[in-house]
Amino acid sequence: MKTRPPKTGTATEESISASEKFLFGGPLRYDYGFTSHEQTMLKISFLAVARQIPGMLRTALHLAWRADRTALMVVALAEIGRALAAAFGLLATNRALASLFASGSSDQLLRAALPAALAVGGASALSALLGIASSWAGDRLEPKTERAATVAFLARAARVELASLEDPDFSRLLESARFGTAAVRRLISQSIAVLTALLGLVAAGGVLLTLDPVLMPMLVLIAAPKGWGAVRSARRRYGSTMAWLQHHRAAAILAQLITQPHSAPEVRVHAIGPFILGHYTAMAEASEQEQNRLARAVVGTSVLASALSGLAAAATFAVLGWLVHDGQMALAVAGTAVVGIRTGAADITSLVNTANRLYEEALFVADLERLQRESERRAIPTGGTGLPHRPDVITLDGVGFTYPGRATPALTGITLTIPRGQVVALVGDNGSGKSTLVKLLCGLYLPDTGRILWDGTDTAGADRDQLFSSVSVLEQDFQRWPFTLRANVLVGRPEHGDDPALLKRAADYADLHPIVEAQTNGWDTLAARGFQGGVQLSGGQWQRVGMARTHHRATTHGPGGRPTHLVIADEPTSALDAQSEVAAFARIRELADRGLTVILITHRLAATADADLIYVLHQGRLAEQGTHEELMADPAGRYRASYLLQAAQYDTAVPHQRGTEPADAEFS
Ligand SMILES: Nc1ncnc2c1ncn2[C@@H]1O[C@H](COP(=O)(O)OP(=O)(O)OP(=O)(O)O)[C@@H](O)[C@H]1O
Repeated sequence: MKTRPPKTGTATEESISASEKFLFGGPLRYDYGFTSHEQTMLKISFLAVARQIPGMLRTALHLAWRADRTALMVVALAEIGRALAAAFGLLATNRALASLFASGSSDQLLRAALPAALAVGGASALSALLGIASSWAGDRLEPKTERAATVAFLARAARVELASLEDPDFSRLLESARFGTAAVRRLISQSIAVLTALLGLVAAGGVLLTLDPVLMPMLVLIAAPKGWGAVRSARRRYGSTMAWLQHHRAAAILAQLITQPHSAPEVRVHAIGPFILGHYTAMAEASEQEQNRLARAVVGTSVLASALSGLAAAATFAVLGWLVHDGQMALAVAGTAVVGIRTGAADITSLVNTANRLYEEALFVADLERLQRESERRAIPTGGTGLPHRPDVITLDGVGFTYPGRATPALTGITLTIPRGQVVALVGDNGSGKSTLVKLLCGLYLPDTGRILWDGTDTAGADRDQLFSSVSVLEQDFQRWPFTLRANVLVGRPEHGDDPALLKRAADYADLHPIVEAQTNGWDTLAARGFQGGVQLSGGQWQRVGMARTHHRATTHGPGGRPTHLVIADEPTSALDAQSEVAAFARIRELADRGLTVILITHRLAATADADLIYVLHQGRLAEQGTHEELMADPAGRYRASYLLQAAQYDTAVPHQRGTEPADAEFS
């Protein structure tokens, strides 16, 4: 298994290893939002980065200002104070050196230099104290800024229309912006570092300028090679990481495949372990070679940068020596210049490094800001027309809907009525549009054509929060929250909190007590495998938890005393045993008897026989409607054909009725 290491820095087709090619057909390419930034740092010059520093600092300032103004002010004042202390320290150094290099006895010279020396010590002590204050305030600011950004991000994401979440461009942006919240925190720390270096540089440069204008170019001359070396090495490291990122991911996948339970049987029985291990080793060796190459290159750059900087320093000191010798510069000024040039050069190197990192973080923060703008544009509107609490009838009038990016509509021209207090069954083949129809009823999507009316009020312009509050949904693949059993039921109406009476009522309804009592921790059992003390419930047990949750919502009032009007049960019994299923359908009927309107989606037509009204969908259109008896009376009907087919599977007494079923009757 020979592997060829990539040449360097760039991810090209030739740079992949033989193992990657064989196992994955090339480098693994993830298509997440954040991958769009992976090459950006390599394509942009440092000057372009530098030009964006003011904008990046402005963003950081804005975020920090909103999170904690006091902490921000402390950081800003402390950093300005540190720069002033540094400048003052340099000037005091100059004064001390001037006193030392004057004529007189050592005693006199030392005494004369003492105040300035004390000032140097005072400046450096003040700088240290301000440094502590700045880092304390920075530590306070960073988590606050991250929290503020995360909360704003999550609040906006939770209000976005469902259709937007299914838009691939928006979900890529969402994925990328998720990294932006942590990047916000780093943006703050990098901004403080940039600010520190910038102010330090201004202080050192300012003092050098006042001492002698010729010192400024000298500072630049010494710092430039170091800065160049820092940028070059950072970019090399970055390029190498990016070029090898897919390789690392591939190796991580291999390591995971060897250890995860799912692949364990084949790994053992088919002896795939040594095969994967061989490829893993080959890929790890290739990666090591790259790391060695990178280390050599970085050392090479550092040596060159240090040599050039050393030469520049030697030249600078020679010039300083000549100026002193020629009487054009006082010895004390030359001494201060050496100190100032050294601190200034360190500030330039640090500025270059931190500016690079700041830019990287800013890319993700920019995504976060873009997401915020997009989320606002795509948000579910607040407010709107009021909806009646319990409408006598919900009417769908020519409703059509096409999912974003789909060529064919999921629903076309649906016109039907849903009277209050009835069980209305929706039946039809897989993909005929039943779940889409209930999503429109809940207000998760808005119809592209036609209207949905609650006693004449169009839900398109209605207050969507009122609509949501009036609906209780038990979806086919309802959410199995990784919470306790108690929370899994009460989350049906979170605003009612932890009410034991309501919990008991919901559990009674769904016959959940035997399941809860069988758990060691009862209601406090964590329904999530993989967590300590967490349990895995069976599909049927979960379905009862879901029914209890739905009942809790259906029988409690929402904000403003709004009652639940519509209960939607989408395949609510698919995982229940026969006995539980019969009981569950009886309980669903009970809800309608209490005045709630129930929409029941099921493929089990024995259950729909009991519904007050049945709508049959076919390829997104309403194909048949009526009561069970009416539909069974149509000899060519789809419903009748499917019902008889299902009945025949259970009851041999029902003969197969040749020629009465349509050829493509599928929803059995
Ligand atoms: N989120 C989605 N994005 C794009 N297309 C979708 C989406 N959900 C459903 N569809 C498509 O819309 C059509 C109707 O699907 P829907 O889920 O409403 O059918 P259904 O009658 O509920 O099916 P089933 O009985 O299998 O649950 C199908 O062609 C399906 O592929």
